[in-house]
Amino acid sequence: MGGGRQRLYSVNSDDYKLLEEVGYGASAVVHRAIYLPFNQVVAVKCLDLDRCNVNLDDIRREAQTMVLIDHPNVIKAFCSFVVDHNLWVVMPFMAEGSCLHLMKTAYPDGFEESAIGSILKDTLRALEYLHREGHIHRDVKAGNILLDSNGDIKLGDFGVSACMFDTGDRQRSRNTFVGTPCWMAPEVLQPGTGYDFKADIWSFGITALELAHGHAPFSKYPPMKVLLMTIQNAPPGLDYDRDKKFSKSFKEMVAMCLVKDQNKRPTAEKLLKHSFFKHTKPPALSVKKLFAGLPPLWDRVKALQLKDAAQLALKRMPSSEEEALSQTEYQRGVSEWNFDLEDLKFQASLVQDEDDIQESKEEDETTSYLNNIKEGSSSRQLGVESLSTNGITDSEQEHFADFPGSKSQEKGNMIKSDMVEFDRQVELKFLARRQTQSGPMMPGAFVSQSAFERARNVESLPESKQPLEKVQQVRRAPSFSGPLMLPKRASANSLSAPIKSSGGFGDFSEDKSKANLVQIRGRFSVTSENVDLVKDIPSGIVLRQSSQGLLKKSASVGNWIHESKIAPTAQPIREAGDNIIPASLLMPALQNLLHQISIQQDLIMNLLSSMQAVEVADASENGKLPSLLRNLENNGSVEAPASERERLLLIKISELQARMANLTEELNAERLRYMQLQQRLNLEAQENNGNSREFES
Ligand SMILES: Nc1ncnc2c1ncn2[C@@H]1O[C@H](COP(=O)(O)OP(=O)(O)OP(=O)(O)O)[C@@H](O)[C@H]1O
Repeated sequence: MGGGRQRLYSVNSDDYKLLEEVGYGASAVVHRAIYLPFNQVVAVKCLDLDRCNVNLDDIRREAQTMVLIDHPNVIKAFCSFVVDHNLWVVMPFMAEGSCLHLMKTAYPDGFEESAIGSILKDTLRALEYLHREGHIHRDVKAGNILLDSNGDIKLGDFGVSACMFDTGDRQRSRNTFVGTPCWMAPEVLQPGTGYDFKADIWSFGITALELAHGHAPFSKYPPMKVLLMTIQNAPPGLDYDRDKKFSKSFKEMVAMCLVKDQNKRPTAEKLLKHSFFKHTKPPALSVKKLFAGLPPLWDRVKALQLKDAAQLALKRMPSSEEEALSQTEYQRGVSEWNFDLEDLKFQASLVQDEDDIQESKEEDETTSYLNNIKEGSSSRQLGVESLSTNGITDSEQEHFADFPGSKSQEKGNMIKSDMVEFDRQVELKFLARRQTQSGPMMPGAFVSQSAFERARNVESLPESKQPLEKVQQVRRAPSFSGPLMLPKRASANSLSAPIKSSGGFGDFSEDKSKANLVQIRGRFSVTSENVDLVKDIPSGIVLRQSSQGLLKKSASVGNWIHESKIAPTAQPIREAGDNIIPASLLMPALQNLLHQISIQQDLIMNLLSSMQAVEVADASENGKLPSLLRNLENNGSVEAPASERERLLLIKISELQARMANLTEELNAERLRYMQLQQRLNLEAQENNGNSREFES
């Protein structure tokens, strides 16, 4: 197919007969075509220049780069030329299309390891060549790894590649967000610092996971969330049960690529020497068999298009055309961050709405970071040089990942005052935007949320999103007593953050994050207002043991019981037993007692449900079943918990359940006592009345 290397191809479109569509991207459609003078099958990529955000010079340069390519594992361009508003790039036709298409058609859960090994090895060879030649590919993903019918593997799509040796404007493009969100390296998302060819190694690692699972990590999330998760989360890997089938050397190789510190990532050259690639089979043996029996590429592509269209129709999109575009783009991966700035902001705010309501704003480095991005994304292509002068360093980035499972436990206060101020302003702007609800919800070329998600998010806005000031007030509520420890969560995703416990609440999980805890000191008095407030607090809330509680506490109430308000009424209860206090004084005290007990009950219920929410969030993020909830629902028929954390949660929940049962018992006992006292008081009152009448008479 690629035998035209020495030949000259004409730049006259009439010499090409476009046949079936065999692929489509964010800005291009690829056709199988015949180059008439040679009667040769080629591929013609028709790039819609109106839909590209890059300037013509850049495109021309990319096309020239492709023409100069000379490596068996990199797609070269035979020639390129402009036809109307399109740039045509003529390339060798890769008859089996991309790995992504193949997975979508026949391997939704990914390929077997031997095929993955061959595909990755040739891709790595391509990267090694490109890096040696001074290029960063910047869009390594399964959708850009092309397969030929003999099993040949080539890395394609230079639509966004950058030249490492370029200077000036071109060099600046390396400080620009380019790539596909799920595959983008953390440093590419990090303001100010720029990146180098190691970004391709990260994308390569993500591609390995994509080939192993059938999709890239975080691919179900909207781009803004992907961005945050890439920065905050521990790097993804082959760590789940479903990955048991993969070899240790494969897992190790992937882990080497997905290191957040780009300096610690190996070069392509070094990676090629990894043991995983030592015994890979030739693609003709491991890859060719993957397409045995499949219909021709164009039929598969058509079927996929129909499937996408059917799915979209089912979802009943409000604006089907726009949605069709965005959904398809998101599912298959998009090469340029060309979405609307306002959408980006809005999506970012939604991400927080959903998951981070409990975050302590002033401690929230994520939001500051996010707002750096918001600030910088004033150009369509999110030039990082304009993002912020407050570049986030590697160590700070590692700090983001500071939650269980994270490789770094580095601590530090990274919030800078100007960022906080900016944070606030952006937040207020968002709130204003939300209130006015002006403009379309998700316009622009790139919208990743489904209509359902949108509706849900929009519906949840008024309740879920508290104004910043209110949240801050809540966090600083002076009525809390004792060290009230809120986990300083980096984000939605860190719902699994360790929960610092104190007092009678017991140790909840391993304490890895002392510096991540906010301590709020002051007196703790439960009022109905506080109960509402407690609802806002994540499951990590720990109420301090009352050291001088005047109310006699039982073990079950123990550390939960609080002081105020009860104090003046507690003494009379005891005295009432000695028939000293009149009923009129005793009644309010008893009523108060009842009220307090039911508040405590509510409190426990709130904590239970927030713990359950944590479990659900964790489960959905980890792709695991929410077994904790399942166990609870099964009324104690507990299956073996999947992790230490889950085991601890189960123990904690059973403890809470036991406490609640005790509390309920106690409440009933108090009720009984109250009624007995009431009867006694009534009797005494009657006796007193009788006595006084006798006395009077
Ligand atoms: N030479 C080729 N032979 C056969 N199919 C091809 C060829 N080049 C591209 N394709 C198919 O077309 C699809 C889109 O091509 P390409 O990735 O170049 O477009 P794009 O607009 O740059 O996409 P994106 O920007 O989303 O990566 C590929 O995923 C692949 O399936």
